[in-house]
Amino acid sequence: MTTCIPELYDQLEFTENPLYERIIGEIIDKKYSIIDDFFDLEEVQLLRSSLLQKYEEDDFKKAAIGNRTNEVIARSVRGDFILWINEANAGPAENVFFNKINSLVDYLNKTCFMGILHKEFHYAVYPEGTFYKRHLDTFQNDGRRKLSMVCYLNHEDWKPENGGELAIYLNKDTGEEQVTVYPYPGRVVIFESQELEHEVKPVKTPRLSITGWLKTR
Ligand SMILES: O=C(O)CCC(=O)C(=O)O
Ligand SMILES: [Fe+2]
Repeated sequence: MTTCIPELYDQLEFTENPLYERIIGEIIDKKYSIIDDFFDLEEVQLLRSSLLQKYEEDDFKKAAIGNRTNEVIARSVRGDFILWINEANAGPAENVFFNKINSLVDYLNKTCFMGILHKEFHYAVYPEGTFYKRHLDTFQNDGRRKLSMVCYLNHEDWKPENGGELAIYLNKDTGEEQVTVYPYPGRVVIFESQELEHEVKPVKTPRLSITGWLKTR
């Protein structure tokens, strides 16, 4: 990730945002950041209702991996259903979502010169018994993906026993370390797409989220 140049703050109309600063610092230090309550409960409920409505309307598609692989292989790698979200014709819930994301993206661009020009997000539902095997998000031949973001929309009483935790693998010099991220509602995890392999462990209770990527040109 590009280094930040705080001296230039003065030259840009700029107010420092402690939360965003923490996120940037963590991504620079450890390549990932976990933010609890990035979305408040009301926002989570709004997004979850919108997701469920679209899911019931059957708009979701079985997620594919890489270039058209056959169904059976695809299902042995990932079992989620996804629906891409188009910002241009977003509904009220998705507007709330993109307002928050855009505020962070603007800040990243102003402070870190990350040059995020594109973003893509999809809703995801992992039904019971599904998972997403260990992977790197750039395996889809998209080197423009710089930061991966996952926003969890599960119910307030989500418990670790429900499964579906995200495991992020860190290659420390001393050997591999694993970070476990439970998909609590309102929590967002951001990590370097080209650097960190990760995996969604088998889900025991349907698991809801929005996943996306911040991309350079
Ligand atoms: O849902 C998650 O926690 C991660 C999803 C993921 O790795 C992906 O969609 O590429
Ligand atoms: Fe991923």
